[in-house]
Amino acid sequence: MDKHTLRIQKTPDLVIQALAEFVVEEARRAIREHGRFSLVLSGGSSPKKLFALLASATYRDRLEWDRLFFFFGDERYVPADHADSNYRMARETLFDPMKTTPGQVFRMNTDLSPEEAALAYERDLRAYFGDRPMRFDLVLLGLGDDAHTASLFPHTKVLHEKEALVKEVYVEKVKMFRLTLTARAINCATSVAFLVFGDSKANALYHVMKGERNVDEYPAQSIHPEQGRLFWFLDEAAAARINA
Ligand SMILES: O=C1O[C@H](COP(=O)(O)O)[C@@H](O)[C@H](O)[C@H]1O
Repeated sequence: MDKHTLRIQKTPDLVIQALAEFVVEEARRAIREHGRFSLVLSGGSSPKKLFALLASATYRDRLEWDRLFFFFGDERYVPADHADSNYRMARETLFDPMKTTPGQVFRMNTDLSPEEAALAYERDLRAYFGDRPMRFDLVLLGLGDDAHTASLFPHTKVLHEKEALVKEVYVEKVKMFRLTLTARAINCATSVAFLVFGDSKANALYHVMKGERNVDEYPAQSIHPEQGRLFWFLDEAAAARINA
């Protein structure tokens, strides 16, 4: 695996705290350098506590919220108020408590067809970056126990997408369409941080980091920021096999 930084903590709560600190540092650096912070949120269950922590009394005053812009690494193709929606999770834990304005949040629009939604999100990204380089300040990612990240699932066509920044993909395993940033879009970021905890992730993590290179089998291997930095925030249970 390419150069990366490992941040391993004893428990999931300590990992989440370490990542919250990292988000604050990255936000301050980006705002100092170019006045705003573009943050790509991951979905699933792992980041829920992170978002709640960022919106808590401990962290809310440490971030300049009106300079933050939120994007999504992937979305389940369900309505925005559906229990499985990544947007809904972020809205409930982060956007509503922090009273972010609609202009700060870029959601993948699942009211459109999957193909149209992917194209529309790509247009949104290009409009947001305008003449500046297409480069998120920080992309947060999770890791599935099958080594998927964002909605880059094993043996799907999107793993070989070289042009688009956003794609729709039908994922047989979960029997639904997903919308996802492509590896190309993620790899342009200044920083990418995986949040992975729990022993159910230990095997996947081992294969992604130490296994033979096989992006079709272990999609998270496709993440290697070209000019940016890659961080892994892990608990000891997830890191058990890579440390053995
Ligand atoms: O389906 C998804 O899964 C991954 C991992 O989620 P977790 O619940 O195991 O943490 C997540 O990164 C992705 O955004 C999500 O849509």
